Amino acid sequence: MQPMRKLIIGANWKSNGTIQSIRSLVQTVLNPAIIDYKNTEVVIAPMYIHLPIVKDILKSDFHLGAQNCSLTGPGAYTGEVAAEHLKDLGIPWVILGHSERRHIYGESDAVIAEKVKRAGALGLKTIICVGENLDERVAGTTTEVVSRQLDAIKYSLSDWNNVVIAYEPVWAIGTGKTATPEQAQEVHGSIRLWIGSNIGRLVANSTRVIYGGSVTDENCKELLVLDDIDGFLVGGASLKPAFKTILEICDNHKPGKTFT
Ligand SMILES: O=C(CO)COP(=O)(O)O
Repeated sequence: MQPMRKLIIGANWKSNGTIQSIRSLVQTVLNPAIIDYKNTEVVIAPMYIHLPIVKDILKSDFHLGAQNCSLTGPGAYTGEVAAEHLKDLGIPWVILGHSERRHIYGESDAVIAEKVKRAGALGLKTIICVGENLDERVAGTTTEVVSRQLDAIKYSLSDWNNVVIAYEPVWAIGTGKTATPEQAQEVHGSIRLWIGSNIGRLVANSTRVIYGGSVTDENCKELLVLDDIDGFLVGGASLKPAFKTILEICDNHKPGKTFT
């Protein structure tokens, strides 16, 4: 049998929730989901301060991730959480380069590359986000923008086994506007091509490329059938009961993709 790319679904809770609401989400939405975790990997990313609370009550089939880490190691860096701290807390995943970090907090390609390097060096698994804004899409420069964002991390990564690329068009995040299947497949295909020519064919075949941007239980199915979509990074819908439906639809729909 051919090796497969295991489906992966991330929940990016962003800066949301109270202790009470996240407990309820875990107990009523996540833990009861009926999915085969051998086929589908699920990464839940709450705020830093909620990580230990979620860790205590989340079924161990799920994985936990942070939404960011510091550009620096531990030390005199007020307010920062370093990759070392995530590792110490037993958090295996971290989301890096999210468009909200890039655009609201001014993280440059170089800053993201350094974070990717630090997290990777400690063996953390990374979900690295790329994506164009509306002006770039309208100007027809989507592929160039995404390639530039990937070029920036090329020398930061030593182990691509620990990497998932999330394509999140900025204009689709939190807007209710999802990329069409054609738009998504085109960019996902170009990301796989980039990996193939810059890293290697085998790595391109095995690396999961997931989509994020207004994913719901209504639209996940039409995106998941696409050749180069290996799962989702879900924002708003991951805070709702609909997330259980998304997990179950995805798990039933496609247990994994065979390498080409
Ligand atoms: O930013 C996202 C996930 O990282 C997507 O957010 P929405 O699903 O709310 O559009």
